[in-house]
Amino acid sequence: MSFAHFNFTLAGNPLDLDKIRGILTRLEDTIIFQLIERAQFAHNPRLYQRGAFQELKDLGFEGSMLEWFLKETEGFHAKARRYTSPDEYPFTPIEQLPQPLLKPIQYPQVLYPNKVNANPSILSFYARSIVPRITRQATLALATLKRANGIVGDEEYEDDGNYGSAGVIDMEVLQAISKRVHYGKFVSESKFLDDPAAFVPHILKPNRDALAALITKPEVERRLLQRLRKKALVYAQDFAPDGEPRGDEAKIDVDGVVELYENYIIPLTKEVEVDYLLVRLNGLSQQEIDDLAGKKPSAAV
Ligand SMILES: C=C(O[C@@H]1C=C(C(=O)O)C=C[C@H]1O)C(=O)O
Repeated sequence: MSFAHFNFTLAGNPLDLDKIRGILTRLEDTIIFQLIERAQFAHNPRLYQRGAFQELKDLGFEGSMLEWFLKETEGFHAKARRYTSPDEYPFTPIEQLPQPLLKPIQYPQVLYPNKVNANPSILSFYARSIVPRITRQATLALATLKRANGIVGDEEYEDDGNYGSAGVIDMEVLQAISKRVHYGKFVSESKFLDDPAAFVPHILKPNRDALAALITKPEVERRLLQRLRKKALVYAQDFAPDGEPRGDEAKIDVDGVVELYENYIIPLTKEVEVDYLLVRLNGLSQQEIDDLAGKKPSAAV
């Protein structure tokens, strides 16, 4: 097995919690910048409505335009051997994707075998709640422009026809959010191995609340939301040709970015952490479980 293929950011100890948190922090930048890109286009709700395009129905495809984008794109990426690593999950059901052209890479098994996949929830909240919120400025500007050209009523709003550009950016945002949420598994494995005895009783007698309390770090979340707001304010600035900030309207709804994390990404990440823990003992012998239950924690994290 060649480590050359493994994610360098996790080289060394892939369960080092500080390193994993560093990856989550870096993904904040990707998500904010992609949301800034998406905010340039109107809501374009037809992108997310199943059955909205006769052309797709004529192809026998019943999903939304975005789901079609995902299926076609993820299908090509799957041939290029994507979705064989433990940190990337397609939105298209894996059984609908082609086999890799290249033989799969044998990644080191860092995570315990699991089928935890939050992508259906991510796709749903993104289309229903995030896109309308972050495209609001562009949607209102479009309506004003359409009214000035005599287009009034429902035709004024929401659709600038840029389905391709908006859909490609949507896929980038979705992939980044999916990676971020599913990194919760690495976080969970790290916390579990650090103090298995604390977790085992609440896995053997499933207790989601107790497991959630064990993995929740309020101070980490507080600092994250504080950092996120500052990042979004800086990244959303417009700059004059000489590089001076213009100080005019932000390119993104900063509150919307913070609420995306507070109301969706963080809660979903913690659900993934708990779902992962609930299957963490599956298939282990009684002796293995007893050893874990009796194992004392290493130095405090
Ligand atoms: C990801 C972690 O686990 C939980 C989830 C967090 C998040 O989604 O940002 C932050 C802290 C914890 O409540 C962590 O401990 O870093």
